[in-house]
This record gives sequence, structure tokens and C-alpha cells, in this order.
Amino acid sequence: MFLDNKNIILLSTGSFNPPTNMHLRMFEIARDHLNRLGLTICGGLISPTHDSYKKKDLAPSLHRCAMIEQALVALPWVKLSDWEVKQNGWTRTRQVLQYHQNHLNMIITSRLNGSIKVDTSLLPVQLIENLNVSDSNQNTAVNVRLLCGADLLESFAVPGLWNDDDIEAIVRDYGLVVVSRSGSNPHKFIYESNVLTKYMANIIVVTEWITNEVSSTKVRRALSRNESVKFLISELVESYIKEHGLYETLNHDNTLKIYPMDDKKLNIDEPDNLHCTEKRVINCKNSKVRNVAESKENCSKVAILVSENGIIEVISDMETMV
Ligand SMILES: Nc1ncnc2c1ncn2[C@@H]1O[C@H](COP(=O)(O)OP(=O)(O)OP(=O)(O)O)[C@@H](O)[C@H]1O
Ligand SMILES: NC(=O)c1ccc[n+]([C@@H]2O[C@H](COP(=O)(O)O)[C@@H](O)[C@H]2O)c1
Repeated sequence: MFLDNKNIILLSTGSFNPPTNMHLRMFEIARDHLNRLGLTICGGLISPTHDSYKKKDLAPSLHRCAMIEQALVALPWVKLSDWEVKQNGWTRTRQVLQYHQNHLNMIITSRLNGSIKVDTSLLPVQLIENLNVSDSNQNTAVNVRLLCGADLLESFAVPGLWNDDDIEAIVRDYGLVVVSRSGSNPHKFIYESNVLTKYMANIIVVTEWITNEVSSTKVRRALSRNESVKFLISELVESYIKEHGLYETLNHDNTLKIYPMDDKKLNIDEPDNLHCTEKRVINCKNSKVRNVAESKENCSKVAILVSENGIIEVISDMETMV
């Protein structure tokens, strides 16, 4: 039931839309903690989810992979794996772990057997160096562990999201390294789950005392409002985003409502059924309102109302916007 803890590779799955500094810090925090427990971390992998994963505002994987590569310039012991995004559809996390563990161990075995044509690009440098000096009796097999934030762990309880079999296989065969997030209580969550309690020895909870609640959602929101994201994401990622015009508009296609000014005056009175958390009037003389809605028309002023559930309503000064 207990995993052999030699040669751990931390694998993190998610949208990385975009990758934030906290995605990177998660690896550092986990490595420090595991080292302190006497465990060896050989490397890390980031495996972004497939484009068909149903998540609002998900940028194409081409961009997400490129942004991860930019972010990882500052974290060379972690590598991007684009295997998931290259599949025909979304892959369950259990299979992602299975693929990477089998694949990496296959590469290691081939390498030890002297096969020259082995693509080692996913292997951490440290492990390759060990392999170069190792005799074949040495235990070089890797254990790929799922590295996640406590919110991902707690998503195990969302009805219909995860198969029970998969949850059991993930904790039994691979193991978890869970980084705390404010508002979560991973120890309590494990206690309340029979299967997680059964395999508790394979779950390492890392308490992050220097809490940082940056999330991709908040970064996307800031970008769409043209607010600074400095120190939340790497400068290289920020440059990539700007260069490709990503996240300039938030996609609320199904819920966007645009009121011509005749209907609602531009004094941002709330429409009857909308409780606003935010109200803003934007001056945009002779410009397209790109950060609010795809409009072909120019306008000079719009009012934006953002409700608690993320619905954006726009009041424009030109009927032609509608
Ligand atoms: N601030 C954070 N603290 C701890 N873990 C985090 C944090 N941000 C992201 N993670 C973890 O990183 C992994 C990938 O996360 P994901 O791409 O969903 O990022 P996110 O910022 O939570 O995204 P979104 O805001 O789009 O839901 C998940 O395991 C998630 O729990
Ligand atoms: N059944 C499963 O294996 C399952 C269910 C939900 C999410 N996931 C994964 O967890 C990650 C969640 O990412 P987000 O937090 O960005 O939604 C993604 O990599 C996704 O593929 C896996």
C-alpha cells in the first residue's frame, strides 16, 4: 500500500490559463517539504489539459504550452509535457499519471539497456546524470506523483467529476502532494473520505504559510481590465500574452447583455434583476469596445456592470452597438 518513495517526479495537471507565479511556487514549496522528509525529487512536469476540457475562457493549448515554456525558463527542474494536449480528446488524470510513469520508466530502462535512440527530453537532467553513472541494479524507477492545490483535492467530492476507481488508483498507485490554499482544509477533507484515509500514507499535505491567492482567473480578469499583472505572472509570460493579444476579452457570450442608451441612461443605474459588484463607465471615443464585447461599431462611452455571478452587462451610448 505504501509507495516506494525513491525518484519522485512531481506532475501537475490543470488549465494553466495562464501559468501564474503560484503554479511555479507550488513546485518549490513541495520540493522543500519533501526534501525535509528525506525524499528525493528528481524533477517536475506540467501537463496542461486538452482544449476540449470544458472550462470558460480556456485559451488554445498552443498558447498555454508556449506560456508554460516561458514560465519554466525560471524553473529549469520542471518541464512541460504536451502529451495531454496532443491526444484526440480530454484525458482523465489517472491516465495522465499512468502514461507519464510508464513512459519515463520505459525510457530509463531503454537507456540502461544501452539503447541510443531514446528521447530523453522529458527526463530531468539530474536523473539522466544518475543514469549515466548508474549500474543497472540500482533502483532508478520513478514514481510520478500528482502535485496539486487543495482545491483540486477537494474537487474529488464534486458529484460526477471523478470516478471513485480513479481516485483510489491515484492515491494508491501514484500518491498526492497537496499544497494548502486559503479556505481549504485538506486534513479534514482526507479525514472525511474513507479512501483517502486508507491511503493517507501516500498523501503529503504541504502547508503553505506564505499564502498567495493568485489564480489564473484573477490574472485573466486583471488582463481583461488592462490592469497590471506584474509580479503575479512571469515577465516572459506577460510579454507573450501581450504579443498575442490573449485575455483581452472575457468570454461571456451566453450572458452578455447590451442595452442601448435609449433604454438605460448612462448613469449606471442597475438593471432590475442585476445586483452589481462593480460599476464602471469607460470613455472610449472612436474606439471599439473590445474588452467588453465584440462590437463592430465605434462608440464613445459604455457603462459596464459586473454581477456577483460574473454576468457582464453593458450599457452603450449608441444603439448601433446592439
Ligand atoms: N494559489 C494557489 N495555491 C495553491 N495551489 C494552486 C494555486 N493556484 C493554482 N494552484 C494549483 O495549480 C494546479 C493547476 O491549477 P489551475 O490551472 O486550475 O490554476 P487556477 O489558478 O486554480 O485556475 P483557475 O483560476 O483558472 O481555476 C491545481 O492543482 C491548483 O490547485
Ligand atoms: N476525472 C478526472 O480525471 C478529472 C476530473 C476533473 C478534473 N480533472 C483534471 O484536473 C485538472 C483541473 O484543472 P482546473 O482546476 O483548471 O479545472 C485538469 O487537469 C483536469 O483534466 C480530472
